[in-house]
Amino acid sequence: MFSQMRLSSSLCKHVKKWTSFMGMSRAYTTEGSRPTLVHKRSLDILHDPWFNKGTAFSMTERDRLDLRGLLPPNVMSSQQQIERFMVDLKRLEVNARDGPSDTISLAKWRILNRLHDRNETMYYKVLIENIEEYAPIVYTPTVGLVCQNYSGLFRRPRGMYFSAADRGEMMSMVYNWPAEQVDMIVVTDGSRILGLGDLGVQGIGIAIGKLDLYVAAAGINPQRVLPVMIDVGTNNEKLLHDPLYLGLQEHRLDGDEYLSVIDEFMEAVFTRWPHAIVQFEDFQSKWAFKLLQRYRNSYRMFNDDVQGTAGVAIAGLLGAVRAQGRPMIDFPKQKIVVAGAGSAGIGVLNAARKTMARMLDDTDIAFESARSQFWVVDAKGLITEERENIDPDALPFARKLKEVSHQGLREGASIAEVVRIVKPDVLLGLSAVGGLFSEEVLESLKGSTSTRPAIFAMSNPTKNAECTPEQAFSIVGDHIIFASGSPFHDVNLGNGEIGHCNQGNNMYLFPGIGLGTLLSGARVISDGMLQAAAECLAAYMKDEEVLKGIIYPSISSIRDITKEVAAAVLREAVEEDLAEGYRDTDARELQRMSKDETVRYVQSMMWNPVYPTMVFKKS
Ligand SMILES: NC(=O)C1=CN([C@@H]2O[C@H](COP(=O)(O)OP(=O)(O)OC[C@H]3O[C@@H](n4cnc5c(N)ncnc54)[C@H](O)[C@@H]3O)[C@@H](O)[C@H]2O)C=CC1
Ligand SMILES: CC(=O)C(=O)O
Ligand SMILES: [Mg+2]
Repeated sequence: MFSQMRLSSSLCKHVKKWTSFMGMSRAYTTEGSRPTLVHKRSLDILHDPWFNKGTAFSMTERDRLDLRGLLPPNVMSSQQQIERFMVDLKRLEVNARDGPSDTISLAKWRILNRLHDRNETMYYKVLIENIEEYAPIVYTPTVGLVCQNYSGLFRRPRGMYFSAADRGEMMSMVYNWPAEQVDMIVVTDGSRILGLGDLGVQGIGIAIGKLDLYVAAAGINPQRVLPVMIDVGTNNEKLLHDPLYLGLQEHRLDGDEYLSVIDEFMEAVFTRWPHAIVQFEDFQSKWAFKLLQRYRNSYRMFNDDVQGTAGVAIAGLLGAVRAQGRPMIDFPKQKIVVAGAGSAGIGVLNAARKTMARMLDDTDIAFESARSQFWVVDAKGLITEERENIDPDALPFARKLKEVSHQGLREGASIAEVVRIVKPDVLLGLSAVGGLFSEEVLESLKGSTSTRPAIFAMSNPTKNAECTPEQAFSIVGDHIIFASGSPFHDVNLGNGEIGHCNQGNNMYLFPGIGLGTLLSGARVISDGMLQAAAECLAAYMKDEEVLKGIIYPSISSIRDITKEVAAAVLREAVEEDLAEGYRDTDARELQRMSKDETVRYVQSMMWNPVYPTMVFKKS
C-alpha cells in the first residue's frame, strides 16, 4: 500500500522559524532536505517507484531501511545514475551499427526481464513453453552479454550482494532477504564469467540466469531461489576505472582475507536456511577447487563448473563411443585430447579418468593406466612432467617424458602437433579461446583413428567456442560427432543429410543435481550422486538417436530429463544412506519408493507456473 508521512506542517513552520532565527534558513527549508518518513522496508521500498532511489541509497539509509545486501555495493549519486542510464540508452545506437544480433538479443532480454519483474508466473510460463527459443537469451550466450553490459542494464536489483565491506555483518544481513525459505542459492564472485574473464559485480547476471533454469527445468519454486554476488573487488582494470561501475573499485581480496569472506557468507546463509543448497558458479580455477574441498564435506554445496560440467562431458563422451557403434565399455580405449586445464577441464579429466578406471576393474592399477588416455594442452602447450611450476591439479595428467619422446612429442607442443601425432578419438575444448580448433587443428584431426571422431567445443559464450559446427563438419567430414557449450544451428550437409550440433552444457545436469539433492534431504552431495546424474543423462539417449550423432537431448525436453536426473540423484542418496527426507516425506518413505515411484514423486514436487486463487488475510 502506498504510505508516506511528511513532517506535519506546524512542525515545518516551527523548524522554519527557528532556522531563520539561527541564520540557517537556506539549509533547512528546502523541500528535498526534509526527511520522508516511510512505513516500508527492504524490497518493498526498492519495488516502490515513489520511494526507490536504487543505487543512490546511502550506506546509513541502507542500514536504517534493511536494504543492506539488496543493492550493489557502490553508492552512486543521482547524476551518476542518470549517466549510467544515458550510456545504456545511447549504446543501443552504437550496437546497432555493429550488426543487429547482439542488439536484438539484448532487447529480448530486456523485455523478458521486465516481465520477470512484473509477473513471475507469466515469465516462467513463457520460458518453459518456449525454452528452446529463450534459454539462449536468459542463459548462454546472451547472459554473457548481459553481464558485460550490466552497469547499463541494471534496473531493479535481484538477489543479494555481499561485499568485502560487509565483513562482520553477513549473519544479520541475510535476514534482509524477505523469503523465509530458500532452497537454491547460486553464488559467484564474478572472477571468471563464462569465458569472458573477471566481470566483478556484473557477474550476478550468471547467478540469475542459472536460477532461471532451476525454475524452468527443475521446477524449483521461484520464491525460494536466491542469486548471490560476493563482491571481493575486481582485477579488471577497465572496471576499476569505470566511474559507472556498480561494484567495489578495489583489487580482489586474496589468501586468508578472501577465504574469511566466503566462510562468513557460508556460515550466514546456512544459519538462516540450513536446508538450502549452494551452487558455486564461475569462480576462477584458483579458488574453485579449494572452495569445493573446503566445503563439500560440511555443507550441501557443489561446484557446477567442476562437477556439473564433468558429468555432462562424461555423458557426451559415452555417447560418442556408442555413436561409433561400440559398447560404452570401450570408453577406456578412447584417446582424448583436452584443450584447457582450468576448473572445467580438470573437472572433466578427473571424472573421465575415474569412469575409465571403474569400467576396467576399479583397481589402483586401472586408475593409473587410465591416465595415459589423456593429453592435456593449456596456454603453454602440451603439459608434461617437464613443466615448471605445474599446477598441482594438472600434475596427475602431465605426460611422462619417456612417453612423449617415444611419441615424438615434447613439453609445450602445440595443439595441432598433439592432434596430428596422437590421432585422438576425441578433441575436447574448455579453453575459453574462440577459434582454437583452427583449420590446421581440424585438418590434423582427419587422421584420427576413430571411425567417428568427436569434437566438443565447449567454451562459452558463442564467440569463445573453439570452432563452429560448420568448420568442424566441412573440414573433418560428415561422419563426426559435434557438441558445443552454447547453441548453434544444425548444419545442412547437402543430400538431405544433417550434421547435428549438440549442446554440451552443464544445464542438462545442474538443475537435476539441485532438485534431487533437495528432495533427498542429503546433507552433502557425494561423488556417487554426481555419477548417478551423469549416468542417467548418458542412458537417456536412445541408440537410434546416438547413431545419428545426437548425443544430448533437445533443450525442449529439459524438464523431462531434469526430472529423471533428479530421481537418479535422490535414489543414489537413499542407496548411500545419505537421504534424510524433505518436508513430510521422511527417509523411510523415500527408501520404500520404487524407481518409477521416485520419478513420479519428483514430478509431483516440481513447481508449475499456474496462478493460485488468492484470498485476503489480515496479518
Ligand atoms: N559447456 C559447459 O557446460 C561449460 C563450459 N565452460 C567453459 O569452459 C571455459 C573454461 O572455463 P574454466 O576452466 O573455468 O576457465 P579457466 O580460465 O580456469 O581455464 C582455461 C584454461 O584454458 C587454457 N588455455 C588458455 N589458452 C589456451 C590455448 N591457446 N590453448 C589451450 N589451452 C588454453 C588455460 O591455460 C587454462 O588452463 C569457459 O569458456 C567456460 O565458459 C565451463 C563450464 C561449463
Ligand atoms: C556453462 C557454464 O557454467 C560456463 O560456461 O561457465
Ligand atoms: Mg559456469
